[in-house]
Amino acid sequence: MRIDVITIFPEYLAPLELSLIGKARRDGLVDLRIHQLRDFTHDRHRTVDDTPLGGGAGMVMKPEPWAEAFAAVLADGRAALGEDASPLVIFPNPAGEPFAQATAQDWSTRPWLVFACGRYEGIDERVYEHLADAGIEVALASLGDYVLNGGEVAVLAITEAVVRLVPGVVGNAASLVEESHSDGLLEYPLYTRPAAWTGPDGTVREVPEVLLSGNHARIAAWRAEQSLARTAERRPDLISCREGAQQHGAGDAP
Ligand SMILES: OB(O)c1ccc2cc[nH]c2c1
Repeated sequence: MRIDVITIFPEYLAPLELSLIGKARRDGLVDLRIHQLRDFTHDRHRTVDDTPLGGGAGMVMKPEPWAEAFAAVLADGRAALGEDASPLVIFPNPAGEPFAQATAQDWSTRPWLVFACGRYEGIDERVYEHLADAGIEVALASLGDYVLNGGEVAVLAITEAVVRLVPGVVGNAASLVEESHSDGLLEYPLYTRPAAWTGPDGTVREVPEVLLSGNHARIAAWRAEQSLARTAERRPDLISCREGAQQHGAGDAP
């Protein structure tokens, strides 16, 4: 998988050199490249923004640097992946589609992702139009109903959620199967040794007996029950989504 990130704050993406994502890059599972948007300007101040036409607070990102940056990134990517290669261009944006595990699953199968990090009040609308008119697939993604100061933090989160699903990145692929949201539900409660823990306050807390039974069928049933109960309590919306999908045969032909 190739990932390009266009930003005015490359240093914000430094955490992508660490841990599993960093190892995936070193192992050649992910080719991740960061591009400084200001490198695609031509004035002394390397200007990427201007005042909003029609008035209003703040500044808007100019279309010219973005168009030049996309042209360079697309050319570089096609030189590496083939002239027919075409990326999914993702704009983190509070007005975007909610990013969810199903989205991460989908995007983890794509050969090429390009992230465009907005700043200020946002990016000139004509940049989105320019990409769409060029036949480039564009997605606007939101982490949730709150606003950050730019797209970089969202790119860190989305990249981690996506890249960890790329085969070979996580050592034990089985650990991806029973985690929250992998089956549309929240994960069951986890326990490890000691089976009886005496806390700092002197309270002894024991692990549920079923987990020490060695009866794998009972353990699986308990975990399924706990997962459903925890989801119903904390995220009832996920239950109704799941029931809707099951009623309509999720995955069947439309
Ligand atoms: O909350 B966000 O994901 C986000 C994304 C991009 C921009 C650009 C300016 N503010 C932003 C916020």
